[in-house]
Amino acid sequence: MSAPIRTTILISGSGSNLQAVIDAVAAGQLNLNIVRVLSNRKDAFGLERARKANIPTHYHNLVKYKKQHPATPEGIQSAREEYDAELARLILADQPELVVCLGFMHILSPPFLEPLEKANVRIINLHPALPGAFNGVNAIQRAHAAWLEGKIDKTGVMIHDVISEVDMGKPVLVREIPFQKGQDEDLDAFEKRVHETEWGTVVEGVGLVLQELSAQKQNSNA
Ligand SMILES: Nc1nc2c(c(=O)[nH]1)N[C@@H](CN(C=O)c1ccc(C(=O)N[C@@H](CCC(=O)O)C(=O)O)cc1)CN2
Ligand SMILES: NCC(=O)N[C@@H]1O[C@H](COP(=O)([O-])[O-])[C@@H](O)[C@H]1O
Repeated sequence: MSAPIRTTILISGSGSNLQAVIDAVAAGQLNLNIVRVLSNRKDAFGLERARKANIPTHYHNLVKYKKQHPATPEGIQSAREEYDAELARLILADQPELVVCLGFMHILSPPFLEPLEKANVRIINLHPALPGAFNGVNAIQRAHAAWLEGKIDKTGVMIHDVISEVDMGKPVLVREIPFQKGQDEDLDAFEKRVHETEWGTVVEGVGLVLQELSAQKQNSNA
């Protein structure tokens, strides 16, 4: 088996998808080494999950940067760009080959994306919607509302490459989730179904990317 792919995981919340990856690695299903879990929220339970798995963690706080700039659109933009540039430096210091966003609730700007592209680091994201359907936040809730209005009969989850345009990167893996005809599925029940789909999709999708990266490494060594 080739050397495990060095991987950094970005989170903001509970970390149930992070846990799915941690468990898959422990079960020998994913040939990766999580070098760090990084959160933009100090209270993210996913940080506790990482600590329990003896994975290095870091909390990167945007507020510190916002306080150094005026609360104007220009000041906020500058704060975000400085935050993103430092985030890139923090991540690159671990020399990852792959960055996986698992509920990372921060839009990444070119000061982050460009240094990682230059370092040939792949960035992927888990998003609880179909390509181009409900980009951004609250996608699960928005899909459920659209179903109640009779606008859609299915949604889904996907793993996709991260580009500057949010949730518009090339899909790596898409899993459709049909709404149950004639059923009155409330939001809580639907969210549970989506999350259960995510846990399997994230392991399968990351596995596909690991295969691509390993093949690229073999070709470059040939
Ligand atoms: N440039 C990109 N950045 C990110 C992507 C992406 O595809 N391109 N994916 C996201 C994850 N994501 C959806 O999957 C997402 C996360 C957060 C937001 C957003 O609007 N964030 C707000 C803050 C919202 C909050 O704090 O609750 C913001 O950053 O101002 C949209 C989409 C990871 N980043
Ligand atoms: N736009 C990004 C987005 O909405 N991501 C979503 O955040 C949740 C994280 O859950 P977790 O912290 O339990 O893994 C997941 O549902 C993921 O799809």
